[in-house]
Parts: sequence; structure tokens; C-alpha cells
Amino acid sequence: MGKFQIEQCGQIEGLYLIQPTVFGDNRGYFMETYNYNEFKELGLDMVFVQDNQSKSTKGVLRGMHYQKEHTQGKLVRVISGKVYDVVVDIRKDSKTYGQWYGATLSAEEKNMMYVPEGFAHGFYVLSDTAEFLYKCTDFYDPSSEAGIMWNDPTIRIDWPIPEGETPIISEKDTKHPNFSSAIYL
Ligand SMILES: Cc1cn([C@H]2C[C@H](O)[C@@H](COP(=O)(O)OP(=O)(O)O[C@H]3O[C@@H](C)C(=O)[C@@H](O)[C@H]3O)O2)c(=O)[nH]c1=O
Repeated sequence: MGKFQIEQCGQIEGLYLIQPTVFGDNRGYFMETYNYNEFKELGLDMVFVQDNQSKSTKGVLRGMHYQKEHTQGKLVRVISGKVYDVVVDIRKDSKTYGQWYGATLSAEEKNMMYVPEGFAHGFYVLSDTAEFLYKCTDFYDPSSEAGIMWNDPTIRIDWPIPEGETPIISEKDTKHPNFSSAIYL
């Protein structure tokens, strides 16, 4: 019995929710959050070369990001707070091309998502603050940074944004093209 339970997200091939085994005792808890061999056994044979961490306040939306070259697979999780994590399948030859998938990730649940290469990724912060941690299979490459608008009219992501509120986004994230003119992977 491995230390990670994985479940494919809907029909989307290669996209997984991962639940680590948590060992609790009178001191607190311990868990492995990544293990090369265990992941390989589960069919997730990848090498991570960069770890990222960000902190955001409630109502922040970061996304929908991808790199045109040096595409990144990402193992994402939340170490404080709660977010709604979203991906869009932009793999040209995928059966689920153009479809989005969302899941709530939280520090309390300790759940993670593995987002393979070929997806645009973003998240919306549900808690007062959220710290987001992720491992990437390729390096950050500013020259191939790309994105799709978070509220793209074709993809129609159902973000859990309260009625009448507008998410807090970076200037860069106001300027992404729509899905119809994005560069697909
Ligand atoms: C992503 C990234 C940014 N930076 C720098 C560039 C910039 O000055 C500052 C903030 O960058 P951004 O505004 O792009 O950060 P952010 O909007 O948090 O970008 C991230 O969003 C999530 C949803 C993802 O999926 C990530 O891959 C990444 O695109 O950090 C790096 O040095 N290395 C990196 O890997």
C-alpha cells in the first residue's frame, strides 16, 4: 500500500488529485508530500526542477498561465488557507481539449493536484490568505510565458466568486488573449 492515493480528475487524462498519507501523533503530524519512487509506481514518472511558493489574499485570482516552450508539469498544493484550483486542457490532440477542471485545495485537506504539461493553470483564493506551493518539471522561462483570460467566454470557468465581486488580478493577467487566439500546446 503506497503513501499516496491518486484519482484521475473526471475524463481528463493525466490530471490527478493526490492525497498523501498523514501520520498523526501527540506531537502533530508527518507526511511525505512527494516521493519519486512512489509517484513512479503510480505512473507519474517525472522529475521536478523548480519549486515555487506564493502568498495571496482573499479574492486574488492568478491565471490562467502556461509556457509556450519548456512547458511545465506542476504538482500543486496549499500550505495555508484554501483555494479553488483550475486547469484548462490545451493539448491539441486531447479528447478533453478546451475543457476546464476545478477542485478546492486546502491546507486542512492536504490534497494536491498534478497538472501535466499542456495545461493552463490558475487559482482563486477562498480564505483570508493562502500560501500556494508547487513543484515544476521545467524552469520558468519568461520569454515563453503565456496565458488565457480567466473569464474566457468560450471556456466558461465557473469560479466560486461571490455575486457582485471582481477578483484581484495582476496587470499581466488583464492582458491575456481569449482561448480562440491562444497558442495551443
Ligand atoms: C512564475 C515565476 C515568476 N517569477 C517572477 C516574475 C515576477 O516578477 C514575479 C511574479 O510573477 P507572476 O506574476 O507571473 O506570478 P504568478 O501570477 O503567481 O504566476 C504563477 O501563477 C500560477 C497560477 C502558475 O501556474 C505558475 O506557473 C505561475 O505562472 O515573480 C519568477 O522569478 N519565477 C517564476 O517561476
